[in-house]
Amino acid sequence: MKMTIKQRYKITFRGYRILGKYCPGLIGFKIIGSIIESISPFINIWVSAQIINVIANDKSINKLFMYVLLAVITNFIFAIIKNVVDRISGVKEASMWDCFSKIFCDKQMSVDFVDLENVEYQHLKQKAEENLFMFGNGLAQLVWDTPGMINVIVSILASTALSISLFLADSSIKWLNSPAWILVVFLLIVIEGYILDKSKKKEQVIFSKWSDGSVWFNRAFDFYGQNLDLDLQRAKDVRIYRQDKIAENEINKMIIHNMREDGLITKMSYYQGISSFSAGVINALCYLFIVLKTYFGAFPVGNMVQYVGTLVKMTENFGNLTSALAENKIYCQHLQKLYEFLDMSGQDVAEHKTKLFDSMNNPIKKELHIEFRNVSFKYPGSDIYVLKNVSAKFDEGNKYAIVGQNGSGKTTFVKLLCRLYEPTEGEILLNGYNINEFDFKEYLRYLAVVFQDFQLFSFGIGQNVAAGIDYDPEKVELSIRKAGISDRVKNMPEGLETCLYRDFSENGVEISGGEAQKIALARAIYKNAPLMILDEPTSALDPIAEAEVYSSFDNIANSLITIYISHRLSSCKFCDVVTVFDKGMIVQRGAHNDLLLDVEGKYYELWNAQAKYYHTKHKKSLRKE
Ligand SMILES: Nc1ncnc2c1ncn2[C@@H]1O[C@H](COP(=O)(O)OP(=O)(O)OP(=O)(O)O)[C@@H](O)[C@H]1O
Repeated sequence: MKMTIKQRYKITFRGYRILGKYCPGLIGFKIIGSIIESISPFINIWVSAQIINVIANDKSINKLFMYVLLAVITNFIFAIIKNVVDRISGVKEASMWDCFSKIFCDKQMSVDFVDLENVEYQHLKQKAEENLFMFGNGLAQLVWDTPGMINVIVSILASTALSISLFLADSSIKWLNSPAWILVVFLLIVIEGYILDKSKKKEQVIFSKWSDGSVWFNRAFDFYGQNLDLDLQRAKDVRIYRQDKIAENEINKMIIHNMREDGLITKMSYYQGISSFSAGVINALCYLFIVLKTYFGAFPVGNMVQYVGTLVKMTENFGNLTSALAENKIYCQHLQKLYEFLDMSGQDVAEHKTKLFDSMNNPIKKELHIEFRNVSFKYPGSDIYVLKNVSAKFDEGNKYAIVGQNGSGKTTFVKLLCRLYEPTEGEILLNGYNINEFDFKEYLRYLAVVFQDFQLFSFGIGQNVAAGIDYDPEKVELSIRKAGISDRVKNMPEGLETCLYRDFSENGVEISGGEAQKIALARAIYKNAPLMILDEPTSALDPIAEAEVYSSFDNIANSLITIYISHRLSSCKFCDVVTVFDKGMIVQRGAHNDLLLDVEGKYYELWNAQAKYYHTKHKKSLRKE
């Protein structure tokens, strides 16, 4: 893709702004270090030339001493500054990757949930992460290449200043004094730059081909080479079902793929060789010109040292300029890919959503009501309605159960209520206001949710329950007691500070599925939100723990409205209203006992199916006795 200089300028400076935000000071110190590093060789070249001239011509010991002192002092000062600056930028660079991770974390949290499942989003994210973290492309290149660019600019300016007198000084040979030599030398430098640029372009094409091919490779490697083998969550299934065979097959395919890719890397080295050769030839020609001018008396021999040094630097840096510009082109393309990812979807959920109501003008002053009004929903990229014309009201002070067969739309209903997706048709109202009109963060304060596939994190128990860095220990203890897990937590080595799982702490504890579910329940209790949604909150609990949860449910949930999803219909009896879903529609609604009266109804069918099972089991066990 062709990019204008203006676009490259904009892309590069956006990169600097991002670095300024996430890695403050890093670029500044890199630039200072680079300026010092670029200037000092020129000072040495100039001082050396002066010293040689003093020795060869006027032989003044004072002058000699002065130049030597100047060289020593400037080198000493520059070395100290460079050392300090390098140390600081080294420390900053070491934490650069963590800062980059933060960019992705911020994006992941700001993007709409619906986009997380979007294939294009996932692809862009994968590509952007790989480019940055595996190849160091884009932002990392910007960090690494900025000193080079500064070095090129400073060196070209300095070498122009030091070499201008080479063309002005006259030798005894006329044709050597022609101003045309400025043009010749300049042309040689341009030719070298051209060859370098062309080779870089070829390299770039090969690199893009290699990098495109490696997206799939890296993704597959990540899964088969790392996750499948090492992920403890999967380890049981991998062993029992011998999924390592599939992994082995895929890894073999990847090895073949990788060998093919090796050829491309060799091709890249070939182009690097061409550019090094051309630089060698051009340097030799410049040497010849300077030696001839010195030999025919244009200037003292000390100046020859200066011109040789500066012209070599000039050609080198013109070469570097084209390669720095070529590099800039490459990392601008990578940066653009990063920006495509960063600019995808809303920059900030809270910003993106309409926000008529925030904490200042919150309209929920009185009783809480929630209403689904003619809500229909299709998942993005799907043509199938998983919810069809769903209408239901939920009033303060009541407990609601939602039941239905697998795939009938219960969890989808919860996801819509949590604003993870927006209804395709219809609306969801909170006290008469569309929930989308609330500031997202403000809206989240109303909800405490335990998802069917809840996740806990490898932090301390206290932080897990409070879902925050700081927590109120008493409130956490009360929550875990209500959730029936306090005895287990008391026995943990560091109490509430005990880390869950062993990812980050050797003293971390592994907990059972049921214990994890209780901690997830405690997290919802701790939040103390007006609306509590529990999606299969007791599916992993033993019968006694489950009975405890139900018997003390009023005590557990302080919420104004509780919505509770379960497949165990006997556990719905304590709810005031049961809503029955079937194939994405609400087919029945009412109190448990009333619903059972309708023998043709779905609820009766579901209830009977479970009751019959228990009944038969019970009879069989009695018979055995
Ligand atoms: N992210 C998704 N993308 C596309 N379709 C989805 C997605 N999540 C769920 N579905 C589909 O939506 C339908 C309803 O799923 P949902 O999880 O809401 O059902 P459920 O009643 O909660 O089921 P269960 O009792 O098994 O938990 C299912 O057919 C499912 O395949």
